[in-house]
Amino acid sequence: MSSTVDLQGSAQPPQGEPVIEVEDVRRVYGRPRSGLFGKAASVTALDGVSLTVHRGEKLGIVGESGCGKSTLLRIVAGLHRPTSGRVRVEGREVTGSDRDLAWLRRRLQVVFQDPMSSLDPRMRVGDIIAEPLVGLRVEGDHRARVAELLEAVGLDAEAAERYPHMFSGGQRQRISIARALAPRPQVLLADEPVSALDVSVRAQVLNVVERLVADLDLTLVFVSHDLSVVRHVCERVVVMTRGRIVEEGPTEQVYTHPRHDYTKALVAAVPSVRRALTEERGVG
Ligand SMILES: Nc1ncnc2c1ncn2[C@@H]1O[C@H](COP(=O)(O)OP(=O)(O)OP(=O)(O)O)[C@@H](O)[C@H]1O
Repeated sequence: MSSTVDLQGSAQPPQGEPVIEVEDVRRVYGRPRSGLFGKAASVTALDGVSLTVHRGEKLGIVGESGCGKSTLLRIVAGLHRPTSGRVRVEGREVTGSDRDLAWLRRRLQVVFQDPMSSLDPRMRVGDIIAEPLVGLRVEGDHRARVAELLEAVGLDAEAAERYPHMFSGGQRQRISIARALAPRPQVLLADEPVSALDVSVRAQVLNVVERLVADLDLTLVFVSHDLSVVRHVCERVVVMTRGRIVEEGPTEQVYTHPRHDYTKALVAAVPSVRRALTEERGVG
């Protein structure tokens, strides 16, 4: 899917060249046998997913838990291999080889849901943020870069000397964002980046993401089960269920005029989104 379709059916190709191209990707996970004579079950997490993300786009991926959102993101990031199908980033195939991953990490970084488990508790924050710079052998003054990144995410420079457990959940996610941005990627993948946070700090962290994506002109892919968060951040959305994309388009259009029954149910199930749409657009 390389273009969006509006309500009247006229194609509106997103601006910018393709940065991520996902082509008919399937991913089947094996499950161990249940008992000695039980059958080995398998789960089809992705069942023929195709998707193009264009330079500078902010794309949301929504769907219920287990629909395959994280698997798709991890395959794009080279962390999982597809069972079949292909992924290209800036025209180069993501193969999972060490050489390709080093190339990919300079261009594309991931922020995960749980900042506690993704930050090494034994490392100082400054070393955590500098880790990708060291790993990718990025030249330059790493200390200065760390200070710049801490400021960019709204943390004091002294944070570099402290450890992750000394920070709140929201601050830890700011640290994760700083680390992801350290090697100056052009693409940021975010997997439920605020879902593990207290409601009171979600908006602040989302604002940090939005501001940095705008300032640095990043391409953003934002996975969330929370439709209102995606509405806030992303101009285009794809809707997934059971390992497939069933609908895509500009976020406002998909939310106000969902075409697929699954999207209709998804939108109807979120009172805050339904209320906002009703008030703003007179859509019931
Ligand atoms: N490592 C794994 N081994 C076996 N099955 C897996 C594995 N990872 C995911 N799955 C299964 O694949 C399906 C898709 O999972 P995935 O995590 O991609 O969905 P999701 O939409 O991101 O859900 P959630 O938001 O709950 O993480 C689910 O049925 C899940 O149980």
